[in-house]
Amino acid sequence: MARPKIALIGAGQIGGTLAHLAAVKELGDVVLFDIAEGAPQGKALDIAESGPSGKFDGSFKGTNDYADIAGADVCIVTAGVPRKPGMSRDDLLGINLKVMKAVGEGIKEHAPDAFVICITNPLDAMVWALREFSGLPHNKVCGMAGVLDSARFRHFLAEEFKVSMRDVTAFVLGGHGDTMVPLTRYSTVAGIPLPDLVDMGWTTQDKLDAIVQRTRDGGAEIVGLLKTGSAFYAPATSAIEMAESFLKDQKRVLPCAAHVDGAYGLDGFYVGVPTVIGAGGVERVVEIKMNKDEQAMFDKSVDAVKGLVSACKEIDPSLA
Ligand SMILES: NC(=O)c1ccc[n+]([C@@H]2O[C@H](COP(=O)([O-])OP(=O)(O)OC[C@H]3O[C@@H](n4cnc5c(N)ncnc54)[C@H](O)[C@@H]3O)[C@@H](O)[C@H]2O)c1
Ligand SMILES: O=C(O)C[C@H](O)C(=O)O
Repeated sequence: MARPKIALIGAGQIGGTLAHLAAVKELGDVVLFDIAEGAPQGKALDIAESGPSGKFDGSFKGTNDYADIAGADVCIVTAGVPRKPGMSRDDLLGINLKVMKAVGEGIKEHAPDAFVICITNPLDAMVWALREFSGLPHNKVCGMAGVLDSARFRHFLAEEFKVSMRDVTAFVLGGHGDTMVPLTRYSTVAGIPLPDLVDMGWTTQDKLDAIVQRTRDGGAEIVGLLKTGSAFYAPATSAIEMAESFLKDQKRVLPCAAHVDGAYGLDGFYVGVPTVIGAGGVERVVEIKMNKDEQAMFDKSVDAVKGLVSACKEIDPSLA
């Protein structure tokens, strides 16, 4: 049976890391596309040359021609610009919207059957725009953010509790911005919800609140340290988790920016929610019960994303 084809649109920091992870995990043949000449070709060749020592096989091609993504099973989109210290993700909207138009049209023409995972920021508005420009079915286009934000939350919690990260679960929902919603009641250590762990004396409410805020600021913390770009190891690992669930029909329950139509009182809108990802793409949106405070935080986050989508429509009237 032929190996799956994985097209990576954008061969920068995340694109290169995605290619390496896909190679090491032998998820399929990789095509790295970028408008920059030489970068995708150089990274693809470098990864191919690591195969003998890394003990993996596969085909790795770098390209500046969309025709090379033809027939891709998965497209992961990182094309665009990352933020610098002092900027918010939302400051990238105008420049990255133009990139989404070019990428959406490229995918529409050459890989219309692919499962598309958008990573470019500001994430929720960009995945919405990418879906509009590509015209692909909504269940085949989603965004990566919740897996990353939840992984950050899990890491901070594991450090606080001095337990394995594997035994910590977490759900961070809403938009991938300052208003994201880390849900403490739905986050656990070995099945024990965080509020119970506070009652058990494992931590204090103040410490938990600080961890929630550090999670919300997780992207900015890395930007402040790197100074020249944003996080790429954890974002790439998160998107690969989603791609693997699709390619292997694992039906993982993962938070991602999905098209929500009916659930959560939303009427056809992209925002971070728990989903089931399998061979059908986003196969299900999982609607969890929220209490009044959680709902208020989620609504605020949805409103922030709505503002960004309106800004996209103003910049590009073809989206209105
Ligand atoms: N969703 C998330 O959780 C998350 C996490 C980290 C980063 N990001 C976002 O991902 C994006 C990429 O981050 P990065 O660190 O890989 O940036 P990067 O600058 O290293 O790479 C971006 C690449 O996109 C390419 N590019 C620009 N315009 C293009 C076009 N029209 N077509 C194809 N390629 C094009 C550039 O040449 C560059 O190689 C940024 O917008 C960043 O904010 C999102
Ligand atoms: O923070 C950023 O700008 C990149 C990304 O959204 C992240 O959360 O790491």
